[in-house]
Amino acid sequence: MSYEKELAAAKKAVSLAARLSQEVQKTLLQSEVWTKSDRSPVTAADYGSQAVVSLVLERELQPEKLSLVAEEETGDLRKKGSEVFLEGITKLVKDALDSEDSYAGSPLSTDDVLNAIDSGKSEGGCSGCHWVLDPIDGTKGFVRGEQYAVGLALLVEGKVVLGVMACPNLPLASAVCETNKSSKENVGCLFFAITGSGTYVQPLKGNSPPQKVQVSSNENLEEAKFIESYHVSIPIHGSITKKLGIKALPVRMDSQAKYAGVSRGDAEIYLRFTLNGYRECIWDHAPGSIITTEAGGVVCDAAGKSLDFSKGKYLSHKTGIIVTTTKLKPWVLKAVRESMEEENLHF
Ligand SMILES: Nc1ncnc2c1ncn2[C@@H]1O[C@H](COP(=O)(O)O)[C@@H](OP(=O)(O)O)[C@H]1O
Ligand SMILES: [Mg+2]
Ligand SMILES: [Mg+2]
Ligand SMILES: [Mg+2]
Repeated sequence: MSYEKELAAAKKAVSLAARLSQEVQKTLLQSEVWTKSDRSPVTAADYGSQAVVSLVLERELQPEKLSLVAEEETGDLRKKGSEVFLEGITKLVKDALDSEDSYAGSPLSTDDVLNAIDSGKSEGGCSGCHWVLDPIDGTKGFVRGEQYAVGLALLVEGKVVLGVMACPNLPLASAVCETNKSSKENVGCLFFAITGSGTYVQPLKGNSPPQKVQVSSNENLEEAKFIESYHVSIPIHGSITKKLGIKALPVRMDSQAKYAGVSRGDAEIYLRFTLNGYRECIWDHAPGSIITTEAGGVVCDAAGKSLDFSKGKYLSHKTGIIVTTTKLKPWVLKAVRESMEEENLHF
């Protein structure tokens, strides 16, 4: 199957959602950052992006019935006192859709927006087709004005077959050599991958054609670069990178832009061990993982096994996630095994 129709719909949805998120980030105030019941942040961009992607996929792929597994829910938006916030989100969604000629002028109510967000309640699983969406991945980075991503993937029979990811603040050149404060002119990437067809990137703005990307061919670990999450320091990462002989300091970055960075050779290794039993959600990995693997990379757990996206909303692996190149995988797995033994951690 070619998935060309699905790819076109996904690119349109993610690009419009990215446009909405950029509008919000320009003027975001701390008072507009809400806190969810798990104490994580959420903004109008998270809700608005989910509504845009849901509406665009539905319109582009009809009459197919959409199954969408997405991060955000409408519980807090339906509470008394949320009316003004919801009106604001509805305006953002309407403006984003109006910017696309084929959608311009369609009416949109607050209920339409709530229903669009609620259509992301699917549980996924091992049979049929399911879209997987993180409307704003790296909300903490988004709030700081730094890296974030809009990530969308398609699961078919439990396997990721397509991924599209917008990284509006990611430099078009390397993410690791330039700082987060790099020129606003040279940022904004749209990555996409279809199973068996490679990974491509194009600028989010303008009409430049997509270019194929490939992971790094570097085998010299002393010169390798390593990326990790921004928000929490994980001690075992230091032990693993020391064993590998990596000299450079880690690059800390929010969101699945880290997967994109490995896919185009900005860095060779992204490690994601978590603290005490945190369960990873599929939307935090499905788009990024196909973008890296189709560029020649490897995504696996600490035992070297591929990630399993077929078990519902959560990944079922027990320990860390390793993202690297095929050439470096044996060395990284060896260092991971030794560090885990030293710290008395088990697969
Ligand atoms: N303490 C924490 N702070 C931020 N994100 C956390 C977190 N614990 C888990 N996460 C998850 O990790 C994702 C961010 O990953 P990263 O660290 O690579 O930026 C978040 O996605 P969202 O920002 O979409 O909620 C969230 O699902
Ligand atoms: Mg996320
Ligand atoms: Mg998110
Ligand atoms: Mg979140």
